[in-house]
Amino acid sequence: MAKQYDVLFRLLLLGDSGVGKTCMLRRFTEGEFDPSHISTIGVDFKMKTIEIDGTKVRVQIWDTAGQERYQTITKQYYRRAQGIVFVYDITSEPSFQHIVKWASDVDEFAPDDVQTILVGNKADEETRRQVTKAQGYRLAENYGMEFFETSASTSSNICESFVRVTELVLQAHSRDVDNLLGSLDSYLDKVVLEKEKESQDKDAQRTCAC
Ligand SMILES: Nc1nc2c(ncn2[C@@H]2O[C@H](COP(=O)(O)OP(=O)(O)OP(=O)(O)O)[C@@H](O)[C@H]2O)c(=O)[nH]1
Repeated sequence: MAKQYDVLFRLLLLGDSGVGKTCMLRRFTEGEFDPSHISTIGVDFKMKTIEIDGTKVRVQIWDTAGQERYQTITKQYYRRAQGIVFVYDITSEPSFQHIVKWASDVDEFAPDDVQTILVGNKADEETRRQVTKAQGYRLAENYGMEFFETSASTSSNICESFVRVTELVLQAHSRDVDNLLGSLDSYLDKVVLEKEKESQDKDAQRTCAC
């Protein structure tokens, strides 16, 4: 079957347990929000195809467990990522403070050219806010990252942030997109291929360009 995309990238969601990584991913890939919190075990992933300047980009987005006990497993996925979304919860000061730790892990384990953005999720919870927008911008600026406040609940800025990190990855790899595609394809393991097949039909109907 002919490929339905031009290039494939791997993105990773990182942040403390409960900040809303799974909900953000579900909102982006399925357009749904489930208020229950079932902690991710290890890692999971979903896929979506988006079109950027005429290029069909398939993004494989890995959702990692925020819980400390899974970190040996999740760190193994850092080196495979081209883009990383750091997520904190605007109603949780500790989750914001911990971004420094997540960023330091990425420094240690991810490729040097990995593209990153910072996201403050649960922006709909204004009355429970503990982290100001200005603090978010400042931290992002310190790391040279772009910053978004999102809400998986209302969908605000969800698509925009995933598309932006994908654009950054595409820009960073614009010269070697063909090589990258080849090496990534050969890297896909059995589980990924099976899941890829499963979602082909659904995906065809939800190409997103925000
Ligand atoms: N109000 C509000 N609640 C949210 C939002 N996103 C997620 N939540 C809630 O936050 C809780 C945790 O969300 P998850 O997506 O499971 O969190 P996670 O970061 O994937 O957690 P781990 O898998 O343990 O790392 C759930 O009860 C969600 O309903 C949001 O944008 N707004």
